[in-house]
Amino acid sequence: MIYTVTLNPSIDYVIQLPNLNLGEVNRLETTFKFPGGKGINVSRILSELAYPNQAWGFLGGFTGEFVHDKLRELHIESHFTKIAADTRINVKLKAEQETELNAAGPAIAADEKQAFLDQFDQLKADDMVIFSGSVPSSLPQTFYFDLIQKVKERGAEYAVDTTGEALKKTLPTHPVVVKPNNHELADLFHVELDSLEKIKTYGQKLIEMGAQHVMISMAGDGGMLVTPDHCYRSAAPKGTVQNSVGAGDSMLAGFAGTFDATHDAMESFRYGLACGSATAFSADIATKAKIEEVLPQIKIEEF
Ligand SMILES: Nc1ncnc2c1ncn2[C@@H]1O[C@H](COP(=O)(O)OP(=O)(O)OP(=O)(O)O)[C@@H](O)[C@H]1O
Ligand SMILES: O=P(O)(O)OC[C@@]1(O)O[C@H](CO)[C@@H](O)[C@@H]1O
Repeated sequence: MIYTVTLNPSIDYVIQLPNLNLGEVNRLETTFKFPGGKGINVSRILSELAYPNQAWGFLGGFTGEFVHDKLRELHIESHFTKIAADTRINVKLKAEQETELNAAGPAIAADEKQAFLDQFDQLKADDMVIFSGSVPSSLPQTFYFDLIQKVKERGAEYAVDTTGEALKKTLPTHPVVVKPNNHELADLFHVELDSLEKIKTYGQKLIEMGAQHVMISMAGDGGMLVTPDHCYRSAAPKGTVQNSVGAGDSMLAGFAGTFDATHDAMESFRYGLACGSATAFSADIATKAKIEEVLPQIKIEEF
């Protein structure tokens, strides 16, 4: 079984308007509300691809109810720890440019945190846990590290999609895959990554620091997979981009689901790329049909 962990889920409130006029009343043409948070997006793709999975994390208040109900409508199995505070609302503004306003997240009480930690005792050695997204500000930023110790005690595998120091701290624990985007990779080392060669070099540094696979997403420029022995590279397929929110989560889901089933890194990368682009070419998270449409266009080469 694959478990996705979203410590900080959200309602993604998507606003579309041709131009944003700051300091004025802007009338909105189109709005959408989606259940959001990186692990939840991963679960949505895993479910599309029929990989058994369960979504974990914290949900609370009227916003938490919304996310819970939407996941039920989407037939996504979930077991969230109920909290007293409201789950956050993240605003995704699509005007001349895409702007994201992500809230810090609700307060998590000590007993809520403990109830969540206790859930990890049920993990088995053949499980995989996918940790994705930010840590709510009321929890220690080392929280993923604490959770990883619990996963390791149970002998299960895990993937990590987070940034900065939280990501660095998890590397020596040997996550099966980490998925920074090229900007996050550059920020991690305080460098500018203006060539594929440099991206490969810094991907290899994450391998040296302990990751088993490093999948670097590069939006419209495709992606790269670095392993201890290989580096694979693919350009992105062409298509009409509708939405880049969740493309990275979709990519991680495609990789992790396939890897859990096959342990074939290159095939997992192929599915990851297809899922990422399929979401970029959809208004919401991609459907199985869209992923299958994109898959034949993915061309991977050794780099
Ligand atoms: N404009 C695009 N055209 C084609 N493919 C895309 C496009 N944007 C994203 N993708 C695919 O999806 C993958 C993940 O996208 P991206 O690099 O934007 O992830 P991210 O920064 O983690 O995004 P997010 O945090 O919004 O999920 C890319 O590596 C690429 O394969
Ligand atoms: O604030 P975080 O946890 O880093 O990211 C949260 C988020 O931006 O990530 C998803 C897209 O990847 C959205 O559904 C959600 O709003």
